[in-house]
Amino acid sequence: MQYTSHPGKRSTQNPVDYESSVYQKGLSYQRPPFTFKPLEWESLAAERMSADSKGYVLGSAGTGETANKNRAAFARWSIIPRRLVKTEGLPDLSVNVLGQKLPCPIACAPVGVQRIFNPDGEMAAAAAAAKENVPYIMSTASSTSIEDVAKASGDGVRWFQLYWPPNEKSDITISMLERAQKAGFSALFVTLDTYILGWRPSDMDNGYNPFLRSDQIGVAIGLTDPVFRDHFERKHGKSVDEDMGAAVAEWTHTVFPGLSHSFEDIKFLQQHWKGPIVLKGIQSVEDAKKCVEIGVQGIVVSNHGGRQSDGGVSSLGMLPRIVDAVGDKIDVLFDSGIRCGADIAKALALGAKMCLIGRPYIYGLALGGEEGVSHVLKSLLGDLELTLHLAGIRSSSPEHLNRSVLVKEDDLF
Ligand SMILES: Cc1cc2nc3c(=O)[nH]c(=O)nc-3n(C[C@H](O)[C@H](O)[C@H](O)COP(=O)(O)O)c2cc1C
Ligand SMILES: O=C(O)C(=O)c1ccccc1
Repeated sequence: MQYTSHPGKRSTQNPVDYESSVYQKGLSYQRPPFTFKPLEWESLAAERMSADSKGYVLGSAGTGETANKNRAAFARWSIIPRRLVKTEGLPDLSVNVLGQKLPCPIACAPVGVQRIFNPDGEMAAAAAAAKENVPYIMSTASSTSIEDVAKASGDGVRWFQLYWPPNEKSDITISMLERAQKAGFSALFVTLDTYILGWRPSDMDNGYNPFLRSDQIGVAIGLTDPVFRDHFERKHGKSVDEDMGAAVAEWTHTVFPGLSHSFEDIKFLQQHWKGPIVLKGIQSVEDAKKCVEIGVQGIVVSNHGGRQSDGGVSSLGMLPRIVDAVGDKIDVLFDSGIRCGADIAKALALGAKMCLIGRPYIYGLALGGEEGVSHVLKSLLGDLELTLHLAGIRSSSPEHLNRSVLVKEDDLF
């Protein structure tokens, strides 16, 4: 499969398929739905949102130090371009990840409650991701059911992210996993850093929790889950539909129980999920090694975009150490702070197999629904493609894109 910004041939006769390239579309004055400037998406989207939604997506934990460090870390690495590298076409962006060859090295990170940004929410985002050949990771906190997101994603690659109920509610976990497998979600991402929401001053100032809105956004998976509905009825003596407020509170408590699981508990998921399991939220070398020991297929080096803990280390800062410790034994994926093509190039050069895009595609969703998400994904991939091409880097595989293309800016002075 080819990335759709450059569909069709990348032959040696016609190395740059200008006709269909994102780059050329930018130059040919066809108006994009909104700007190609990646650092302007946030402020443009913010203008369109309610104060609550804006605080929710832009906000971070505490003083924002972790989120700021995530961004600052990218500027500490620089790409050294090489010249007269005889190229035979645009760089090949395909990657091998989780046992699969995929056309490009990014995925849509799991993001909950997407209907607060656009009425079509996850349906629009999943459809755009499929169209752009980008895997879509569906959040447990989605505002649409598993089955409906699967429909919107069609034959696109889709993965399921779990917010994990406590062990005493394991039948609810099994039910979610079975539904996701049946609906064609082929890998399981287990988020480890959010068994309770972080200290988020913007949301607290707004008195805002997306789950506690009157329109029940973010609880669709629970409200449509037969096992959860049974549980509720047994416990409360009435149905979910008879007491929506109590059902929402019960589901929130089920998926954000406030207490963590253990490495030992992962076995349970391995017994009930057929396919790759990826643990999201790893920030230490020690934890990465334990992930290898327990036999999961991948990890996401992530600090949840700085939304969970303040004063944390930058996600990119930890990436090389984690890759050095486990990169040859497990797939290391990365997120937190990626905003442009060069950021993706740097994370891949430091050893990530794939990058998850968080806030940027949500800004696209807020600015233009499905078309807006497509625009953001295409822009990031077009930007990545040219960034590699102009640095003389032939592909996004480790053979060509590795630490030899980077230098630490601080070391130069
Ligand atoms: C509004 C919002 C909601 C999120 N919801 C989830 C979620 O439901 N599950 C999850 O694992 N991560 C969630 N995340 C974290 C992302 O998956 C990802 O780790 C993070 O956004 C990456 O950082 P970035 O936004 O700087 O790219 C959320 C992030 C945002 C901004
Ligand atoms: O806000 C988040 O980061 C997150 O993971 C989440 C939690 C609950 C509902 C929606 C998203």
